[in-house]
Amino acid sequence: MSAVGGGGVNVFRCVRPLFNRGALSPSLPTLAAGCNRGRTVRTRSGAGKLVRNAEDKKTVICIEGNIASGKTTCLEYFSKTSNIEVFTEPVSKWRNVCGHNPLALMYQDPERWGITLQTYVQLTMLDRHLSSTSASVRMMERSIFSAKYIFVENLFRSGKMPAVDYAVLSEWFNWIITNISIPVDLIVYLQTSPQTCHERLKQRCREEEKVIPLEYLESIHQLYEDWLIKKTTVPLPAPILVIPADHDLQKMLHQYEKNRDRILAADRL
Ligand SMILES: Nc1ncnc2c1ncn2[C@@H]1O[C@H](COP(=O)(O)OP(=O)(O)O)[C@@H](O)[C@H]1O
Ligand SMILES: O=c1ccn([C@H]2C[C@H](O)[C@@H](COP(=O)(O)O)O2)c(=O)[nH]1
Repeated sequence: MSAVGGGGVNVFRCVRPLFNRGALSPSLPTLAAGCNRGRTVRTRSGAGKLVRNAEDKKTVICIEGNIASGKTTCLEYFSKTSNIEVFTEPVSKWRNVCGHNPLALMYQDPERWGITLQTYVQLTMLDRHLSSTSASVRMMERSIFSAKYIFVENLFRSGKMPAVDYAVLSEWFNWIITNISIPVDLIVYLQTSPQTCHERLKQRCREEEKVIPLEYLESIHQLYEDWLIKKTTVPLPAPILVIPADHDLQKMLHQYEKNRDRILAADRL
């Protein structure tokens, strides 16, 4: 599918036949992707995951945070470092898939279009995780994990995603993380107040997001805090580095510089 390509040729090493399980099992573990670097994770059936030969050895850092918390700005800063390749969220694809704008549709009518957007987000984020890079460090904006644990969860919990849509997306997600190796070495959490994000969101002025109220950012914030700080929801796919991110731009750039070594040593954590 050309819309999600662009990351180079994906060469898999298949450590077991891909489709040998038969019907999708509802008993698949909710989160099998623990810190799985350097070894082949075994599924319940005793077979391994699909792994990418060289790519699985790269250091992977995911920058997480609320909408307009400053993730893209952070990535931009690190993009100037040699040996780091940054992968921004594929928002342009979410705004234009064959002339359709699922991001706008979701904000207009989440009950109808939430599943459409999140299915496409899941596909494009998986594509991001699997894309090739010649750099030794891959720095990504968000992850397939936050798409599910934050955005899908938020739609469902707020009553804006029907249970059947949530069930289908969850089965897709569980299949992916059970069968495909998605290594992450470090999650950098840009921790902001929802108010700060609301201000920055208004300043950024993305057309689709003009309808976002403060309460929406508060819900996303709560889910991030429960996942990454309180650790009360689902297991973490990697260690966490928290960077307070309410500060002005200059101070944030200073914070990134101060944390550079800790971030780039992610594979040794
Ligand atoms: N530390 C900061 N202080 C003030 N404005 C910021 C800061 N960091 C980013 N911005 C601005 O806030 C908006 C959102 O930032 P962005 O990096 O796009 O966030 P995200 O990628 O998390 O959605 C942009 O207009 C950006 O220029
Ligand atoms: O799984 C997802 C991921 C993101 N979104 C929305 C939230 C924002 O409106 C845009 C991009 O987010 P940024 O934080 O500005 O990068 O996409 C979503 O609905 N579902």
